[in-house]
Amino acid sequence: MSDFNQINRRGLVLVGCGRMGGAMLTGWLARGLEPGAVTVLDPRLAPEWQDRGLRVNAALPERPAVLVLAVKPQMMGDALAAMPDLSDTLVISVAAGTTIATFEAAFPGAPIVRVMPNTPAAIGQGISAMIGNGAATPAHLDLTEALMRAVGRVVRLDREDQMDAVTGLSGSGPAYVFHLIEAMAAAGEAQGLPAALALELARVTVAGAGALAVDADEDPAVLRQNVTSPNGTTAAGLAVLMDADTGLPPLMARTVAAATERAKELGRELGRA
Ligand SMILES: NC(=O)c1ccc[n+]([C@@H]2O[C@H](COP(=O)([O-])OP(=O)(O)OC[C@H]3O[C@@H](n4cnc5c(N)ncnc54)[C@H](O)[C@@H]3O)[C@@H](O)[C@H]2O)c1
Ligand code: PRO
Repeated sequence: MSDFNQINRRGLVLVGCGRMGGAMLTGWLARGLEPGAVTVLDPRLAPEWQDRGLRVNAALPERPAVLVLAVKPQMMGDALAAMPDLSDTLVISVAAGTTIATFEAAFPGAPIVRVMPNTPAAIGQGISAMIGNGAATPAHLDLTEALMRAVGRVVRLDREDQMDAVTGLSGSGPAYVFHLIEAMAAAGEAQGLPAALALELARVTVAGAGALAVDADEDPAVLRQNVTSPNGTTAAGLAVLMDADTGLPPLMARTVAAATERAKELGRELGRA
């Protein structure tokens, strides 16, 4: 893939190859990034990444095209302290809460792009939101987008402060959906279904409805109405779920608000560290 030509020439450094770093690396290698062009720095690298032709915990190339930071926000200080001067390298961070200003202090003058992906990236079905700093050119943004497209869709933000709400919605959102599956399965069990059957019904219903919501031309509200017969079973269920005071809307509003607030707090805590 031509997008990766300059990376294959100059190299990519991945700092942190856990769940998210590993998901991205899987996508990049599948899209034509050469293993020998990748330097992975991770003191606890999973065995699956050994013997894959990657440069593991090796010296950094002199002028890598891209540095991707995928350590936990709390480990970012240590990771940044170990980095050499990389002013000519595109720096991409996927860490929650860690602001562009933090990376600008570590890499003065460097192009920096902050990205928030999510875990369906592990199967190429993530969604990433991205925003660059003043030094990030359209070419840097396009290269970041090409890298993140390897693990799903990409949207661009207008302002960095939108990143906190993105983290609260799509970054954390897969966990909300997993819990929806758990809650639906438990509710089916409470109505007399065997546990395994209830879980299978809940899991595939959520997956199928999600796929339909992405593929269909109609809004989710229309898809919902299509399932709902007047005075039928779905209407009876939705009357509970959509209650303005006790239903899902106020609960989801509080859920996303709490996660967004935590993202803001993380930014403040890490900014002070
Ligand atoms: N998992 C998610 O849902 C998700 C979603 C969006 C963004 N993120 C962000 O991705 C980042 C990584 O999260 P994760 O879930 O992959 O965590 P993880 O714990 O699975 O992976 C982090 C990796 O970093 C390594 N590491 C720790 N200190 C290091 C250091 N100093 N140098 C190099 N490597 C080091 C660890 O050994 C580990 O393999 C976080 O900043 C998180 O905010 C995660
Ligand atoms: N997981 C990370 C967290 O829980 C960031 C988004 C999803 O902090």
